[in-house]
Amino acid sequence: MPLPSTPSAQPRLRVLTLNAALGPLDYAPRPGLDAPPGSIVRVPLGPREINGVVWEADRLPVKEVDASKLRRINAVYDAPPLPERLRRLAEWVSAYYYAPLSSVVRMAMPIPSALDGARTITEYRLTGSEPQRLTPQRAAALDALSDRQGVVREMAEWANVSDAVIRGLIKVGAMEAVDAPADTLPPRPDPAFAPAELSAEQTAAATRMIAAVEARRFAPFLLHGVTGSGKTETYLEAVAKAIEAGGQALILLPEIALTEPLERRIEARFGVRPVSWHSDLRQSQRRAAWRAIARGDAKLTVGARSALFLPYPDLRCVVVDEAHESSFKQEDGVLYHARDVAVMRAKLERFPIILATATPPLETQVQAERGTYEELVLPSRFGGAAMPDIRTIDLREHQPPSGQFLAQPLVEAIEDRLERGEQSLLFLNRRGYAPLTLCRHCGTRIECPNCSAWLVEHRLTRRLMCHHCGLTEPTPDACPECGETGTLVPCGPGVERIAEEAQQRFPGARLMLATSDTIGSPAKARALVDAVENHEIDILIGTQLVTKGYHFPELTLVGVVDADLALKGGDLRAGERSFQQIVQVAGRAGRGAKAGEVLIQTHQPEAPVIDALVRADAAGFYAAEIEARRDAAMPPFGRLAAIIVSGPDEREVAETAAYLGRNAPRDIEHFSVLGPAPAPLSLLRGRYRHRLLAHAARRVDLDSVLGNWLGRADVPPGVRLTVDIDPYSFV
Ligand SMILES: Nc1ncnc2c1ncn2[C@@H]1O[C@H](COP(=O)(O)OP(=O)(O)OP(=O)(O)O)[C@@H](O)[C@H]1O
Ligand SMILES: [Zn+2]
Repeated sequence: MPLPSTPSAQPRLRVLTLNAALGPLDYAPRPGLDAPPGSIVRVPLGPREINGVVWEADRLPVKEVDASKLRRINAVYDAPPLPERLRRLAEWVSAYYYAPLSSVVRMAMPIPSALDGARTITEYRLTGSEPQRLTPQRAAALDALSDRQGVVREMAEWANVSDAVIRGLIKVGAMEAVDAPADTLPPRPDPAFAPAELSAEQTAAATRMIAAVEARRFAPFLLHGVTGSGKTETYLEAVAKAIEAGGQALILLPEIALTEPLERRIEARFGVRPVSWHSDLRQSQRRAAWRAIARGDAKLTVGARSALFLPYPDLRCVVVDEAHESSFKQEDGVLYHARDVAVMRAKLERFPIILATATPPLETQVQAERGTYEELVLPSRFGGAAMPDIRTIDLREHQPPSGQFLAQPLVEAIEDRLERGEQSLLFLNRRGYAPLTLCRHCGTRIECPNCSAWLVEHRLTRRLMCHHCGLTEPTPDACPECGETGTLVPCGPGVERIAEEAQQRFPGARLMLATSDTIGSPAKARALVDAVENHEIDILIGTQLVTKGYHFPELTLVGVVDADLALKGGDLRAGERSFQQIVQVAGRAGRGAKAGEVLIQTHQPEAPVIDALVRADAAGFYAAEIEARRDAAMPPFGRLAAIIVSGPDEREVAETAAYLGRNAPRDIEHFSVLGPAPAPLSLLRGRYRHRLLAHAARRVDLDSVLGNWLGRADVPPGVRLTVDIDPYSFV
């Protein structure tokens, strides 16, 4: 609610500083320096200088300082102003997710060095003269770098030698410096390079999306195609149209490991790779990517959720691929959901948004059924491949021997594949070797000192690791409690343990482990894809990382090692999540000419989720889940907001939580608060945690209710309040 601002004679600029504690401040313009709203500026603050963004004064109320006291802005950066519609999006995100506007705006400009404007970078290339002393390393470098140019670090990486080798080559004159512009233009994708010949089903879906791109209207689509139906080829036609029209397109992926397979397909379709945006980029690459995006030169960007907030001036189409993935929900900093923000960005900037998935998020399915989103269905696999056959293995009947986890029918099915020269995939969503290490002598379970969680044994690195705070320590020989040696035993399986068992049971088989520990970068994902495609691998063992996106035609068997794991979560989405996860991993089987088979190990074959999977009854499963959510007024039929109170002092945290509970609004219709209670993860990174959960009908103005309640709360300095709107995590 903008306050009436008193008209003042002196012109002033309202600047949103990028520091949540400071908020907006007023400055005087600098004569001759044009700084319209959106401009990224440097302003003085005391003896320091900070960055900020010029904002519309009437949208950011402050207590006005007398004009005579205003200091001047120092400079305007040589970067395009943040577009108006992006500023409106940032305001929406800030209000909806109850987050400081400056924190949201920071996500649009995450690399300060990119603001510095066009600069040149000193790069190096070969001169052609051979050094007198030619060590094997130098020879290798000369060989590898014949047609390359780059900074020292990059050259060293390409040649696989140390920086010192490159510097040596420069010193002896085998390499020379060249000034390269820092703003290299990304190669332009060619929409006519190699269009796919779409099936009739694909054509029908693509036609709808293309029309919306052409009309430049807001149009939310649910592209709902079974695994292997060719959703990618289909949405790429809408992307092609956006590029052809001169605009920009963005494809969001849930994780970095998926960028590689997609970028390859983009290269096949458009002749060049897209601009990528993810955490594995070097600073200089991010800088170049940001500038290319902000100038509108990056026509096609593929990125992780953080790519959504970048200042594209001319978006014409956004795709959220694997739209059901919960990793689109950001769990630290600004707690937003990239899928929902993408829809809002599409609405504000008027372009079509495509949510592509084989297993729609329930919220999206409901929107489709209401007709708010247009559902485009691809009901069968591309090229006539059949859907895999799904069966359960009842672990109560087929119990694996103690210390082992693969039941006999699964073992036989794998042997069968090995004989036929086909590939198998074993899926277990648990990194490491064992989730718990127990002392046989004194019964101690090794826990994280900072979190209420067990340490997970990682045998590859011989360390114990906390999956919550990242703490790692060498696996001890002796029990840390009683000091006995040789008494620590691993309990339960992680993927590393499954790999060990598979190696023992199938001695000749070639195995590969795929988890975020082993496939953390696009380069490693590339190696994985190559190894599987070239059939250098017989059995792939992985976490959720391998459940989606990949297309391996020779893979005909999928074994789900423990289907009960996901069901245990017990939260709102446990059923939905296990259904999605198993459909996705099952979808890796039999995508080529050979039929696929899926074996699910479970203790509860009668559980509704498992039953629906076996009967391939997605419609029935969704209908039942939607009904249950409607009955309980749970999202999307009602809204939730989690309030997490945390701090290093347990008593202070508990008292603050109790105080918030006592002061919770009681007289608002269709609004109620559960808790407080200690969080399931009651200690995280050394901070104690209590939770409250607010539940509201959709029509309640949650933003202002929370503002009145929490905004006025008296919170001790050591205690932090985190508000998680539409939460996905309940720990
Ligand atoms: N029109 C087409 N022409 C040629 N090949 C196609 C076409 N459509 C799809 N394909 C191929 O069919 C295979 C399956 O398609 P794709 O991987 O896009 O399916 P998907 O729907 O994204 O599956 P998933 O949800 O399981 O990732 C891929 O190898 C893809 O290249
Ligand atoms: Zn920890």
